[in-house]
Amino acid sequence: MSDEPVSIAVTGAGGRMGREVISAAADRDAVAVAVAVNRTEVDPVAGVEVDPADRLGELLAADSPDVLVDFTGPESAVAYAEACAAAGVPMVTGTTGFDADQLTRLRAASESVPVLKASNFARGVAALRRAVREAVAALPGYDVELTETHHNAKRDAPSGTAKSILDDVESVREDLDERVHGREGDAPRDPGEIGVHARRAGDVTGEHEVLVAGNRETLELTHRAGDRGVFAEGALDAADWLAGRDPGWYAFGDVLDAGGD
Ligand SMILES: NC(=O)C1=CN([C@@H]2O[C@H](COP(=O)(O)OP(=O)(O)OC[C@H]3O[C@@H](n4cnc5c(N)ncnc54)[C@H](OP(=O)(O)O)[C@@H]3O)[C@@H](O)[C@H]2O)C=CC1
Ligand SMILES: O=C(O)C1=N[C@H](C(=O)O)C[C@H](O)C1
Repeated sequence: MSDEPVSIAVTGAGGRMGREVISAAADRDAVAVAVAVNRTEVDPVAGVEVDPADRLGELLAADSPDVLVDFTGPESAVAYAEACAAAGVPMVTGTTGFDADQLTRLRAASESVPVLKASNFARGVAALRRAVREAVAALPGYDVELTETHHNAKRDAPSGTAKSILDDVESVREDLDERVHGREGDAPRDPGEIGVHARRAGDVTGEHEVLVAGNRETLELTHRAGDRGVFAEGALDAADWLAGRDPGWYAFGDVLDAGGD
């Protein structure tokens, strides 16, 4: 193992998460920010100069960072993944809201370089997902409803984490296969429904609650992120783990299973 810090490129450096990643990297001796780009012009972030995003390919070729860390938007994340594939740079992305075509393009990039995608880099969410799978499997016939709450500037709904949890629920309860997004009017509940509720308000960092109810009892499993540093720390752990790996498609669970090293 080399003692050299892992050098990272940060896309969306002027965004909420990009800023958080750069700040978290500044607190780690083992990580150095080699490249930072943003689509629109921004002032330096935590002392790091931010270049225009259209220079990314050129900067990756010149600086050869060990890993790129991306929190942007789906279309840009795919373009950045293709730039990583061309430059041979591994990519960690926390971006959410990809459609099927964008996911196919992201996976195509992982044939050339390692790509690690996670809808949520909080360790508590990984634990929540395990608990949800166990609880839902243990309570056949119970109703399941999911509520997520985020700040009022979030674009995609439901959240990427909510979609991951819905996949988890469906993987252990085949009878629950109809995602119902909110209800209105005469809307009696079908047994196969999973109700999905997306709330947007104020500056809420991110909350996910799964309600499991039946047989005169209710179980609520909730995760609340206290601040975005939680996500940034997880993304840096993932970047550290991903550097030097073989091309392929990786998840945050791979990092956690390995003990985060
Ligand atoms: N996996 C996880 O743990 C987490 C994931 N997220 C996800 O990360 C993403 C970013 O979130 P957040 O930081 O709050 O968002 P912001 O809107 O604060 O920042 C997004 C950044 O990406 C840039 N960007 C957005 N769209 C494009 C585009 N089409 N092309 C180029 N650049 C673009 C923006 O640049 P500009 O300012 O120039 O527009 C901005 O710098 C979202 O998908 C969110 O869901 C967020 C938190 C945790
Ligand atoms: O946009 C956000 O803020 C967040 N997005 C991720 C998601 O869509 O699940 C993760 C986290 O909840 C914050």
